[in-house]
Amino acid sequence: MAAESNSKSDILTLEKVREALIKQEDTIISRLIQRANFPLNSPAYDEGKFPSFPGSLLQFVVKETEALQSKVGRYESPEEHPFFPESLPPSLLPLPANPPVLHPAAGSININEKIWEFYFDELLPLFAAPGDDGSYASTASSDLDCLQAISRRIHYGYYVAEVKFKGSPQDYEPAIHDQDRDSLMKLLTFVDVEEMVKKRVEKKAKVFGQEVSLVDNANAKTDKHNASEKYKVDPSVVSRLYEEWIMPLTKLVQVEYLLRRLD
Ligand SMILES: C=C(O[C@@H]1C=C(C(=O)O)C=C[C@H]1O)C(=O)O
Repeated sequence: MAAESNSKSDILTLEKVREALIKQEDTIISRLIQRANFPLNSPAYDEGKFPSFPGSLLQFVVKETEALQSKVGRYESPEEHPFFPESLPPSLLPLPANPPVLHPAAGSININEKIWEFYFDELLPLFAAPGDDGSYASTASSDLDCLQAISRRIHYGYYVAEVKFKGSPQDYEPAIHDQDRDSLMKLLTFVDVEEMVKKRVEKKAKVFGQEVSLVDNANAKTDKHNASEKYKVDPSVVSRLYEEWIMPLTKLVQVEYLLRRLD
């Protein structure tokens, strides 16, 4: 899971980190497509709807899944954070022997609350159709898959920040000493890279999310009559996900990490 963060520490480069982020786009988009197979299924999110669970069915699935994954070491990777960190069981595996790549500050930066909020309050209604087909367990597992992929991508900002810092410490150190968030944000922002990311994820959403038909002109027909419904997840929603949430929050993680980088 954290292949990028162990034995490769000495060859961690911005190029490699960006490559990892590009691969994660595939995971995120595939999981959104998977979630879009189900309608909204709002009873999965209602607290008290099923008296056998203390909160909502979704919370139950997330907590129980995270407990199991914690036992098998998921949260030993710095970029993996639980959504319910309270009273998680410890890992049953031996700790990795590789030297850490990141400053220990990474361990204290978890912005999953923000991720949970935008995912359920803003993103989900943009790509899940209204309705209820009763498949709440699959829906909740699929939500967790999306949340984990998005969270990992955003917290991967630690590595981005680390390589940027190592690449030009003389630029970052004064801003870190002054605890100057705005300067750090300017230093680590690459507008042209962000534009490319938005375009690429939109294109991937078109490629991954097209209906595959054995009839050659099936897509051409839908093209004319139903352009916005031709893809499994609206590509403009994926681009918006990156523009409004994923990239700003990745940069927030980078700033938070850099602020503590010299502690
Ligand atoms: C991740 C990077 O840092 C910033 C954040 C980006 C992102 O989240 O995709 C893209 C460009 C930068 O503004 C990067 O430079 O690659």
